[in-house]
Amino acid sequence: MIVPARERLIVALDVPSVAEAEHLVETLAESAVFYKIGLELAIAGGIDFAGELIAAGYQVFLDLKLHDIANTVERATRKAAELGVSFLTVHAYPQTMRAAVAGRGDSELKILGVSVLTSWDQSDLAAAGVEASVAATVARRAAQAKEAGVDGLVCSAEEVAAVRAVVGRDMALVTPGIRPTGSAVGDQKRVMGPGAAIRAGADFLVVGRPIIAAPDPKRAADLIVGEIAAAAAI
Ligand SMILES: O=C(O)c1cc(=O)[nH]c(=O)n1[C@@H]1O[C@H](COP(=O)(O)O)[C@@H](O)[C@H]1O
Repeated sequence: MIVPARERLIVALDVPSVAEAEHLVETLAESAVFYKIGLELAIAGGIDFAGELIAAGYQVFLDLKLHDIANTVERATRKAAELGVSFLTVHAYPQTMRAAVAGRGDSELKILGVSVLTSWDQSDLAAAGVEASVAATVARRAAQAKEAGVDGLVCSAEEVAAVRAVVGRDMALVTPGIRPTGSAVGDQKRVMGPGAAIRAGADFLVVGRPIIAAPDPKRAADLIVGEIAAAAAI
């Protein structure tokens, strides 16, 4: 299935209020059709806003990165499925992923396992007690994600090709840490440009600050979609 370039860009609504999120969605107009609601906006009324976006015809990725006892994850996932969002994130630990898959049931919701955060490098993993390399940890979690039956994985574009080899074509690979030429890296540590990420095999790109903080967010989004389209056509 060929997905149009615009539908492969997920804009992270990392803003402090629903009013600012509404303004951003209005500003981007037809340039973006898929939005991510993360922790900041969710706490500020973003769960209800997800319903408004869905009613207006947008796709919504609810990025709550769930990780809790299995019963809690399963029940929370069931509630997320009722909202009609397209994607929900959980941390890619086997018990957590299995619980989310049970909660999703046969609904349309797709569960994404977050492998190793793109703001982490080897030293962050080591500080958390993981001695394996970033690549080995992502590969291990990819295999566990496939085993648990989740629908996709969040990883950096650097690992996409290796993850694809582990999970095959059917799982969606979603890559944050996208930095078009010239945009600030900020706290991200494993980054790639939009075109390169698509060529590496990413299905969806998650982009926040390079769009939100741009002087002209709509133009920034259009340039990224243009890069996706050019890379996908190769
Ligand atoms: O799950 C995510 O979306 C996520 C996982 C990850 O490993 N790294 C990561 O940056 N994200 C999210 O992707 C977005 C990236 O934002 P920018 O760095 O501003 O483009 C943020 O909303 C993060 O919460």
